[in-house]
Amino acid sequence: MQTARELEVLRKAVDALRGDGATIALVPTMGALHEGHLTLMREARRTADHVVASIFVNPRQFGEGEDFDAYPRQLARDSELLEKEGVALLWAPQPQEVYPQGYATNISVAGVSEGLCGGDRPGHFDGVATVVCKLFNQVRPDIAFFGEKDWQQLAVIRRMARDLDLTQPHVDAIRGVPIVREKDGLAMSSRNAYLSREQREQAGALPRAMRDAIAVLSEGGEAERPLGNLREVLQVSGFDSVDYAELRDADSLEPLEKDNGNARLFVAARIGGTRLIDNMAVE
Ligand SMILES: Nc1ncnc2c1ncn2[C@@H]1O[C@H](COP(=O)(O)OP(=O)(O)OP(=O)(O)O)[C@@H](O)[C@H]1O
Ligand SMILES: CC(C)(CO)[C@@H](O)C(=O)[O-]
Ligand code: BAL
Repeated sequence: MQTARELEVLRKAVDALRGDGATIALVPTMGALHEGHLTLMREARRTADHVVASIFVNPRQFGEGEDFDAYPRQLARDSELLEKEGVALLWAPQPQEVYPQGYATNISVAGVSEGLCGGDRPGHFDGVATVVCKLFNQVRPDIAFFGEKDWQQLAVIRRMARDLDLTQPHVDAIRGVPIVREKDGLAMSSRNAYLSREQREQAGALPRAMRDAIAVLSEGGEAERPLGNLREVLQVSGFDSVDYAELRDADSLEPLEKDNGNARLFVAARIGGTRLIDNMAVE
């Protein structure tokens, strides 16, 4: 596996992979790789001739007081994992390769960026959209893979890709991959590493409480009571606060008062200083 840290090196390496028309899949990450990320790499390998993975802890998507400095960085270990997965090229840009001196452009996707994580983390999805647009322009992939753990992020990227013609029309180029979970149901996340042993045990209450709420929601009643119960369960299970617990349409992300046949439950909750997110279909 080749590693590129400068844009010039990346461009040459991508051209060499592309050759006479091989297809390229991009898997953007912020590193500290776990089985969730590796599942994205495997899906990408199954779909395209070559996989380019990126690792970049993007400062523009972290708000003031968030964990940009603390975010785990382990490039050597991540490189080994990617190599084992058959990734052809790792794009691990120096910050100035993404945001050179005088950088001044921001991409903002209206609608789907609003509410949920966009409400709690102002500017977060502008930072995500901006860096993902840059990564697309740098790598020029045919197809890209993102996890459904960050469902709203996936919706933002799909909207942006359509609006800015980042991918070929009529191609399902932005692929979502189902959430990979730990044995107790907790969604894998690089931020799970912040949890103490006790907090990690308590965190298992999040997917359990969501499943319980979904069992009630799928009967078609109003969401208010099951969502209220979910908040209470999380609080007695050791969570410090619930940022949101909402029922939304899975595609438009419009808020719902009850299941509409395409509903998804979205939760963000804090345990200690760690913010965990999850989402599940109401089926
Ligand atoms: N458990 C998971 N299942 C499926 N995809 C995942 C999972 N965790 C992360 N991903 C996906 O991997 C990609 C890179 O995510 P990222 O590097 O931010 O990791 P993360 O574990 O989500 O970290 P964070 O703690 O920042 O949320 C994103 O598309 C994300 O949705
Ligand atoms: C898509 C992404 C790599 C952009 O920095 C990030 O938001 C992530 O890891 O989900
Ligand atoms: N996986 C989403 C990236 C973030 O929380 O900043």
